[in-house]
Amino acid sequence: MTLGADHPGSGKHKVAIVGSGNWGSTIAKILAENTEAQSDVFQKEVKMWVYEEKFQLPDSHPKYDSSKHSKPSNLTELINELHENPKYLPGVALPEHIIATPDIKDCVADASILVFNIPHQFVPQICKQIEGQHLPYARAISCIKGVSVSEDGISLFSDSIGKRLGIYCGALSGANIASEVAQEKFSETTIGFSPDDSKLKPLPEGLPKVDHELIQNLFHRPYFHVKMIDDVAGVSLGGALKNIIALATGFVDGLGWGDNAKAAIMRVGLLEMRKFGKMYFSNSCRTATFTEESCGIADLITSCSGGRNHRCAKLSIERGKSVDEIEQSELNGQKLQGTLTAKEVYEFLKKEGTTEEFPLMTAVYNILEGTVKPEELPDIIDPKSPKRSPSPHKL
Ligand SMILES: NC(=O)C1=CN([C@@H]2O[C@H](COP(=O)(O)OP(=O)(O)OC[C@H]3O[C@@H](n4cnc5c(N)ncnc54)[C@H](O)[C@@H]3O)[C@@H](O)[C@H]2O)C=CC1
Ligand SMILES: O=C(CO)COP(=O)(O)O
Repeated sequence: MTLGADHPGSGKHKVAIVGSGNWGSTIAKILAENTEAQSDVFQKEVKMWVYEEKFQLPDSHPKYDSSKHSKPSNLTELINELHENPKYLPGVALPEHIIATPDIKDCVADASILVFNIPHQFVPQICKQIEGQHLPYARAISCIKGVSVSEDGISLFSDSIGKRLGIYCGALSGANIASEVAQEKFSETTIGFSPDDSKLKPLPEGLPKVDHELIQNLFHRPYFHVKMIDDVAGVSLGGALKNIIALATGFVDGLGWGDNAKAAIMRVGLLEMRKFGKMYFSNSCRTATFTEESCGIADLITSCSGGRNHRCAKLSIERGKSVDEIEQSELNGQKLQGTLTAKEVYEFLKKEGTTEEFPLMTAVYNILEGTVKPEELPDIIDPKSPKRSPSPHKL
């Protein structure tokens, strides 16, 4: 295949990002910094698809201009004018060559590298809109933390995006609280990427091979260190399942039970994550990915301390409200992934008849449903513990 009009700027990869939330905007910043720094391999401009909505810029914003901003504006227009996402990543300067667009076709049409970064519940509808609009030889990376559960069973978004669009899709996941990465505080991430080029549409002549080195160069920053591995399933699963465990630690923190209790939940959570990978993705997933990589243990630790799932679960206990209510009132449009993932994983386990093998993940679903109390967690994760009455010697 030779380069044609379908790939403007022949010989250089064009990168597009689908999504512009808290993490989407942060990854767009990273990509744009790297496309600018490596102009021999990448076209500088990065298109970013934005789910269009109206946003009222607060009059306290340093660039507020009453002649333009007295009424709510399209978020896309604000991003392109301010070079900032004032709703989902306020206060962080974005490179000017990030071009926000509400038109998904325009975003993906000439991109040879597609980066997916949206809450997982929106993936099917977005893929439907992208189908047939993208370059057939495009390669993709999913930064989405979630799993796809359907009648057919459970699958990873890297797989479902790849199958749906007929392209290869790897996965990026790690201990990456977006606000910290956006402020260029050091973190590590893991990218699972193992395409079999012989089965993919060939890249046009002259376009550099999309391999570990190229993908690492696209994402690695001095403050964002990338480790490349082949285990796409392990990377994807770690990011999805840790959100359920983060809810559990939020419940425990909400009860004021302290760090030992939280460590116990995290320990059991890590074991259940590893077991899940072993039972359901044994062909594709390395269990060591959970215990050795940023996308496993490290993401579990950070999410159980500073993540949104943890924070909302903690507040739900403290305020006596549901996690969904807290998400609505506290996150300003950002989306939790743990609540839906807990439900999806529970439904999958129920169908498999294995809920008892995953007592913690099952308990999180039941707590969200209101059928189990968070105070029951110690006995749920240790069902064989002798039942004794509480100590009478309390001060
Ligand atoms: N925020 C973080 O610290 C991190 C998030 N992630 C993952 O990144 C993925 C994306 O999350 P964020 O960028 O944080 O998003 P977010 O939670 O900050 O924002 C929600 C996004 O969903 C969009 N949206 C709302 N309704 C929509 C609809 N009907 N269709 C399509 N989009 C719609 C909003 O425009 C917004 O961009 C998630 O899977 C999350 O788990 C991964 C690492 C860190
Ligand atoms: O995935 C995350 C950090 O790595 C963020 O998790 P939350 O979605 O719970 O904020």
